[in-house]
Amino acid sequence: MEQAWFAEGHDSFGLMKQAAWQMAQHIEQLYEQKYLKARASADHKVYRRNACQQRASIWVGKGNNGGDGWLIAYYLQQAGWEVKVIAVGYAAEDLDTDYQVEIANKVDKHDVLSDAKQAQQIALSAKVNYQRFEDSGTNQSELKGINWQADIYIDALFGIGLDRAPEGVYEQAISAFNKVTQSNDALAIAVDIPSGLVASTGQVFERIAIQADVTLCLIARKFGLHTKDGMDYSGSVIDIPLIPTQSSNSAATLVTVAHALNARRQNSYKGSYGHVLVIGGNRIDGSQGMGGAAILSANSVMATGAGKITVACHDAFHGALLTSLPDAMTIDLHDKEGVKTLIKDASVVTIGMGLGRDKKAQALFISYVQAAITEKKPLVIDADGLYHLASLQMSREHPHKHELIAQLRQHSMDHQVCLTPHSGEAARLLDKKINIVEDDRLTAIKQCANTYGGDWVLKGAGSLVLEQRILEQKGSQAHIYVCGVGNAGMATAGMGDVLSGVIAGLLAQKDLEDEARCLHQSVLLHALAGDALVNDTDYYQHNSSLLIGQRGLQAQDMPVAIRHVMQLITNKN
Ligand SMILES: NC(=O)C1=CN([C@@H]2O[C@H](COP(=O)(O)OP(=O)(O)OC[C@H]3O[C@@H](n4cnc5c(N)ncnc54)[C@H](OP(=O)(O)O)[C@@H]3O)[C@@H](O)[C@H]2O)[C@H](O)CC1
Ligand SMILES: [K+]
Repeated sequence: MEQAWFAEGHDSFGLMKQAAWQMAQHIEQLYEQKYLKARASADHKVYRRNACQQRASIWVGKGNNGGDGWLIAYYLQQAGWEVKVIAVGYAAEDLDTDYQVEIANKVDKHDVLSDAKQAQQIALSAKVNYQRFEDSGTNQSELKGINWQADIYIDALFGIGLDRAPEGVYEQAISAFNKVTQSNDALAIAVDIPSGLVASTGQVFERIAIQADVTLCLIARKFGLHTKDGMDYSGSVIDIPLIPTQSSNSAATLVTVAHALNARRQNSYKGSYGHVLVIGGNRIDGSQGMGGAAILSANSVMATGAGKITVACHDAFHGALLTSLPDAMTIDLHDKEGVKTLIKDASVVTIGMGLGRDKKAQALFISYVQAAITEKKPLVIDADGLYHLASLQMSREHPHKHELIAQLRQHSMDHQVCLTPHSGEAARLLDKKINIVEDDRLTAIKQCANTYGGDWVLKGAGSLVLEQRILEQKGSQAHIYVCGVGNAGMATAGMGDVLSGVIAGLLAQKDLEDEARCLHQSVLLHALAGDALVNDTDYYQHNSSLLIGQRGLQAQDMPVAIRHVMQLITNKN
């Protein structure tokens, strides 16, 4: 987007100045929020002393992210701040003003100094204080200059140009920055993205990255702020758009707001809201079984408002299921003909939660999925269903390999097929190591869709959703969403089963608009329900009986929160 802007004839150094000036304004506001208001009420004298002594320590690298940093230092100094630039990776001569002027004069008339160099020169000409951060070996406590205590620490070491693990002096600088901000309880603000975090993937090389309280994100949200480690390092994100941007250029769309649900028609009955068939909850001979997976899934199907549900699970669990969900009808998972008849009647089939992984379970999976395809039903495939799909894909000799996967692909062209792996399951589906998937989740979800067809969720922090849009002309177009809500309390057993239930439950309700039944809406609703259980904000209009907190949140707590969020987003008419 930046390059397109420059190609239209806009000045790149002008943009850098604009970026830095706007960031300086935000920094002043953030300072006020953190220090002045709190101290003004606690101690008037402290308030006054600090109000005239704002101090910022700005850590700059040698690229344009560092250029932003030099200019921020310049603008804050202009505004009366005491500033110190910590220059990382700079040789002494890089900072020698006379020497730099000499070089600048030698530069060919047609050549221009880089933006970062110009920024540095502006700051040095304004006599901004600076200090080189030198390689100290392993003893960071001896580093000079960084002990200068500031109210705000700014990370302008690396932005989107980071392409390898920070080593040596850079690694030391990041670790020293984190230490000094944490021990001073000072505000850590990252320019564009916390240094060490990869903008396109959210990966942290070698576990070292700036731990920011706030990230001032320039031009467009970086994908890496929202998936993998991104949320753990970036703190709250403030957008500084700078230039008009086109979302059609984005790798993904960040979603945080659910599509409104229409109210139900008075003149309706249970058949108006669909019949979901849940197939799972098996008990393999000699094992304790996995009835809970199907039970949790079934409960959330009904919490989203589906009209009817049948659960095909092992008979051993029928009693437990009916105790928790008397609304359900049941059938034995192994009653092949009975289940196939029900597939005909169902509006959506969801399969895999606790289905089991042995050969018998695989045979059930193949036969039920094929029946659903023959009957042209929307399908949700989760957990052990994904396991079988991966086994078929990997197996060289299985007679159903090409058949089932090809049929599924074909089916997904005209009917909704939703597949919902976490990283481990995606790794197996792609026959890759889990860290390969984790390190580039965006690529992984695209590869899943290319291999198997259908719509996908790649679960985890910042769940990704890929939806295939069937186009008027031949073919389809994939669109990717990043779920910007949800919390770590949801990292517990059974949450995935709940999600598969939400997906099936919404798909079944044909009275809802397509936008309210699509996969990213289900993922969002599930995450918002998780947040409603831990978040005490106005948005959720509590009902404090709903609050649980992250630690101890269980999948079985979700249905009540799902209903609460559905109420919040339903149009009243
Ligand atoms: N007008 C503008 O130019 C604007 C720029 N903005 C800001 O610019 C950054 C992106 O700047 P860029 O220079 O492309 O990249 P970085 O500053 O992030 O990184 C600079 C170089 O650092 C090297 N590098 C990468 N990884 C490492 C590492 N682990 N250790 C050491 N060095 C590393 C790499 O160069 P090499 O030649 O050494 O490979 C990088 O190129 C953007 O994020 C904004 O903050 C604003 O958008 C305003 C307009
Ligand atoms: K940065």
